[in-house]
Amino acid sequence: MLELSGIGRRYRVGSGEVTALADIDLSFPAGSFTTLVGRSGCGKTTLLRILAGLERPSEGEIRRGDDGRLRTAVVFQEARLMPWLDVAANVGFGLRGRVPRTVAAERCAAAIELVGLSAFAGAMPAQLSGGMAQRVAIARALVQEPDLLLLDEPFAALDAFTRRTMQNELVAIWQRRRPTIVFVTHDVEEAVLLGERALEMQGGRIVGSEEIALPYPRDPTDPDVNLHRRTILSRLMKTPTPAAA
Ligand SMILES: Nc1ncnc2c1ncn2[C@@H]1O[C@H](COP(=O)(O)OP(=O)(O)OP(=O)(O)O)[C@@H](O)[C@H]1O
Repeated sequence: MLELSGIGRRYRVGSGEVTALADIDLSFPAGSFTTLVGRSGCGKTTLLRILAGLERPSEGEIRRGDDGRLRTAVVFQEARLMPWLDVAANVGFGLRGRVPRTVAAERCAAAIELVGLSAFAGAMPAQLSGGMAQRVAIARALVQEPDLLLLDEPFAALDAFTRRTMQNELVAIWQRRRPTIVFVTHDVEEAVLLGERALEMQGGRIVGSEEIALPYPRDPTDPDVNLHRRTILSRLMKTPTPAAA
């Protein structure tokens, strides 16, 4: 449903050039959950932005769905809520003028319920904790009923307890709605807990792919989780960083 072939992305920086991505060939089957893991600066966000259609590659081709259209929603590290609107209005903002008001209200209520915030639909962003704000951001993405849900380190700023809860909630939402998910993280454990497949990135390239066929919800203390974590980590630590062009 989503295919990349020969994707590269270069940026002009001063008089030189930075290669953010090179030789990316990937396919993401409909309904799959893929994590993208690698250290800071390896190109994860650039790849996600290309998948989202927010950025054009310097070379290569991207196929987004059979008709070239794929309903896509993105969740960033910060919730980016509008402080002057309450939770329900933030969630429904993108539907304004696109669907009838009653349909929008129903979809908003369902998305807010899915992230467990029904009691806070009338709350203002300043009244929410970081985890709650991030739940609103996820509801705002889900209300679009996306075929493709892209998440860029959405839980990185949360404490460990909230992060675990949110990870489990995301998996439960995925199992109910089955969007195709691509989830960026620099945390190898998180990549293993969430993904059916973890793609390892380094220096703008995919340097490994780990299939993780463990049942959900996954337990970080499960020895099989640890085994996958160690396999990915050892590959990422061993692979020399390809030189940027
Ligand atoms: N707009 C830009 N202009 C110039 N260089 C850029 C731009 N965007 C990204 N880069 C460069 O491309 C490389 C990959 O950046 P990217 O943000 O994709 O990495 P990342 O893996 O998401 O990092 P992090 O985990 O820190 O967010 C980096 O060397 C970065 O400096």
